[in-house]
Amino acid sequence: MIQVQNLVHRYGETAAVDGVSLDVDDGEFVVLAGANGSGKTTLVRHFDGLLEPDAGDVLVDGTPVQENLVAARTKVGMVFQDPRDQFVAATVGADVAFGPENLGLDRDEIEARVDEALDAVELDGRREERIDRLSGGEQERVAIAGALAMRPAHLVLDEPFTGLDDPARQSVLTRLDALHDAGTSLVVVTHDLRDVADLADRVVVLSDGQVAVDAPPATALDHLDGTRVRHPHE
Ligand SMILES: Nc1ncnc2c1ncn2[C@@H]1O[C@H](COP(=O)(O)OP(=O)(O)OP(=O)(O)O)[C@@H](O)[C@H]1O
Repeated sequence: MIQVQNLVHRYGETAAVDGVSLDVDDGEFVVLAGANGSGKTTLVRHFDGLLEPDAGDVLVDGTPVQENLVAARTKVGMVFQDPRDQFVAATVGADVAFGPENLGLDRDEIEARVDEALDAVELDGRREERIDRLSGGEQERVAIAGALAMRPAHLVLDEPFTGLDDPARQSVLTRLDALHDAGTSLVVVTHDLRDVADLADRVVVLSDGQVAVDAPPATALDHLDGTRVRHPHE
């Protein structure tokens, strides 16, 4: 479980996250929406201690993130906004293996994790391919596989649909739905609620660094006025 307790993050005088409290239960699928600049990226970067709170706390499975960064980063997989910034190797298999290699696992275990992760995003059999020759949607799936190879309990994806055409978007959505079914908790950051809201258990909307809406999708979508988030069906 990820617990955010009265979190405040300031850049200079501006509070980008301004007193957010939020729980993500094990196995839950939460969509985190909000206009540009509402604080979404800043908030999720606290989940694995990439930023330090000015006030408040984030706990992962009961432990404050800042007390044990390694534990938080092992439990919370993060797929950043532009997957191309995240790749460390030229080929699919080498990139997905990088995280498990850093854990110091033996070769068989690494191989098993790479197979499992590529299978989960339906890129099995494509280990040897060069990442820079893949489509945007395939690259996003490689980035997801890289996070999955760490076997995280929680997976956070920041704007995973940016730059994807409809088929690629659908393919990523299908993979996320399958991960959710398999019990991984998911936090998907997006300002575009099309399709994804229907898959989620909850939609949380940030506005000026504060939680404006936190409700199941059907209810949340009726409360978007004033949040500058577009209703997906309008
Ligand atoms: N490194 C930084 N230094 C100063 N201000 C920042 C920094 N990063 C973000 N901000 C500011 O904090 C606020 C929240 O930004 P953040 O990126 O968290 O929002 P967001 O909801 O993820 O936006 P977007 O949808 O555009 O990615 C914005 O006003 C932004 O300009």
